[in-house]
Amino acid sequence: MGRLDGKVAVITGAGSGQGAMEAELFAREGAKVVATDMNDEHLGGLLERLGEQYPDAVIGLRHDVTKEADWQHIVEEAVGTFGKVDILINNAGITGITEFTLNKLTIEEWDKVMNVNALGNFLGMKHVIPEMKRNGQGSIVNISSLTGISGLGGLTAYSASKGAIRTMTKGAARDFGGDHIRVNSIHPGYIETPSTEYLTSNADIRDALIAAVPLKYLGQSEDVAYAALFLASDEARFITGEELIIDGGQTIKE
Ligand SMILES: NC(=O)C1=CN([C@@H]2O[C@H](COP(=O)(O)OP(=O)(O)OC[C@H]3O[C@@H](n4cnc5c(N)ncnc54)[C@H](O)[C@@H]3O)[C@@H](O)[C@H]2O)C=CC1
Ligand SMILES: CC(=O)C(C)=O
Repeated sequence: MGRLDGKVAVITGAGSGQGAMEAELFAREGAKVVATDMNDEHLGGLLERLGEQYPDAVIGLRHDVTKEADWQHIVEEAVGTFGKVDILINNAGITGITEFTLNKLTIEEWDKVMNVNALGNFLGMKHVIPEMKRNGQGSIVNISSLTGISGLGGLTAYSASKGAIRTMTKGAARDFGGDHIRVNSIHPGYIETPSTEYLTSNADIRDALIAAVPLKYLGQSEDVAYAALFLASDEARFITGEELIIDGGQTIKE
């Protein structure tokens, strides 16, 4: 028996990294998966990998999370194909230009990052929640970041967008608890995916990142995916508005 048997999950940014791992894990655990991404190549690769193994369980849809019309389409397709939406993993995100300190950050760059990360998460919740209400329950997992708690120099817009995700998660958890909709955030540290390749491909930086982690390895996509699986599943039925840090102990608190 799968941990997500009978559930329908929408996963954004599912063509790469953590989102792709979540799509695979959720399908393995019995969910029907609506995998979305704005990058056709990423999405095509995922569908090729999962199509054979889970032919009736996974569909892929092109989706820009910053576009409200796209969200309407995604929810319609999910309900049209699988009948409902139980789970939303708001995973799609971009880091943006990484070497800008705050005083050099342009409004254009700020808007780009805020739109994908913060607006994208907001629109996802806005469009999925009515369907979850109709369905009588739901679980939303918003992928924030360690930077959404502590901030990171050079990543002002990214940190701000991830902080917005952290707090909008808690607001939504308060608003929709009475509708049996749970909303939680995940805060990964450095995870080895295409988005961190600019850091992990440099041996010195890689060593320094690992040295800062008590568990002494760089996080992998499955480390986040298993946490998303737990929060998405009924195993976490009494958990809402929570922020789960997944960083190998990098920010252990006293
Ligand atoms: N890798 C890491 O160290 C960390 C990642 N995160 C967050 O985890 C999430 C996943 O990150 P990774 O797997 O590393 O990234 P990734 O770069 O491997 O994958 C992100 C996917 O999102 C898609 N995407 C980008 N903009 C989009 C848009 N507007 N609409 C739809 N899809 C879009 C991309 O095409 C890509 O397939 C992101 O939200 C990221 O900010 C948070 C903390 C650490
Ligand atoms: C790279 C990133 O998003 C971190 C460390 O939170």
